[in-house]
Amino acid sequence: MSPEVHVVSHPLVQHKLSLMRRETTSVSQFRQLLEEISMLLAYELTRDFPLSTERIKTPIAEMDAPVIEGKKLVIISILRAGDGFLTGMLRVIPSARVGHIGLYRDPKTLMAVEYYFKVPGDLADRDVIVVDPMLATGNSAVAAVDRIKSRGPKSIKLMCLLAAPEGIKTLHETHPDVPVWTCAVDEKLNEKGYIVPGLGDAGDRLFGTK
Ligand SMILES: O=P(O)(O)OC[C@H]1O[C@H](OP(=O)(O)OP(=O)(O)O)[C@H](O)[C@@H]1O
Ligand SMILES: O=c1cc[nH]c(=O)[nH]1
Ligand SMILES: [Mg+2]
Repeated sequence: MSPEVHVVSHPLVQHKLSLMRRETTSVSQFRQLLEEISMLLAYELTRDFPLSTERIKTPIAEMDAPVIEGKKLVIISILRAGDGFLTGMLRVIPSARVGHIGLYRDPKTLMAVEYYFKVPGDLADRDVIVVDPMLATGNSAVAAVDRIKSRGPKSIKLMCLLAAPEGIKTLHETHPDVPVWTCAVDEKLNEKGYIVPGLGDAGDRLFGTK
C-alpha cells in the first residue's frame, strides 16, 4: 500500500493557515482559527465515509435519505496542542468519543515521552482520528500510533495543520497504513526540530505559555 498524504488546498483553509503562521497573531485569534480549520479538515477527512439510506418521512412525503453507515469514531488528541482541534471536530461530528495521549518532546533527543493515556475501552470497534497540529520529526505521531495500535482499532487516520517532509517519512516508514491530512507540507526542520517556515510552538501559541 502506498502511504497517503492529503494536502487540503481549499482557499479558506489556506487563508486561515496563513493568519495562524503570522507571529503577530494573538493567542485568542490562534485558538479561534484552529477551531475553524479543524471543522474544515473534518469535512475533508470524512469525504469518503460510506453512505447508506434510511426510509424517512418529511412533512411532505416519504423518501430514502442518505445517512452515514454505522461509523463509530474516536478522536484522539495528542496533548497538549491536539486539544485545539477538539471543539471544532466535535461540532461537526458530535457523537464521536474522545481519547487523550499526553506526549512531550524531549528537547535534547526530540523523542516523545508519554505522560498520560486514556481512551475509550472499545477501541477494537472504532475508527480513530488522531489530531495534533504539528508533524515535525514524526516521533510523537509514531509513539501515539504505536500505543493506539496496541488497542487494535479498526483504522487510524492522522489530522494535522502542518507537516515536515521528515515527519511524513518517519511516520510512513513505521506506519504506512496511516493516511495523513494536513493543510501544508513545509520545507524542512531546523536544528531544534521546528518546522520551517512553520508557525512556531503550537502548544505555546494555543495556550499562551511562552
Ligand atoms: O513530530 P515531533 O517532532 O514529535 O513534534 C511534534 C510534537 O511537538 C509538539 O508538542 P510538544 O512536544 O511541544 O508538546 P505540547 O503540545 O505540550 O507543547 C506538537 O504538538 C507535537 O505533538
Ligand atoms: O515546529 C514545531 C515542531 C514541533 N512542535 C511545534 O509545536 N512546532
Ligand atoms: Mg509544544
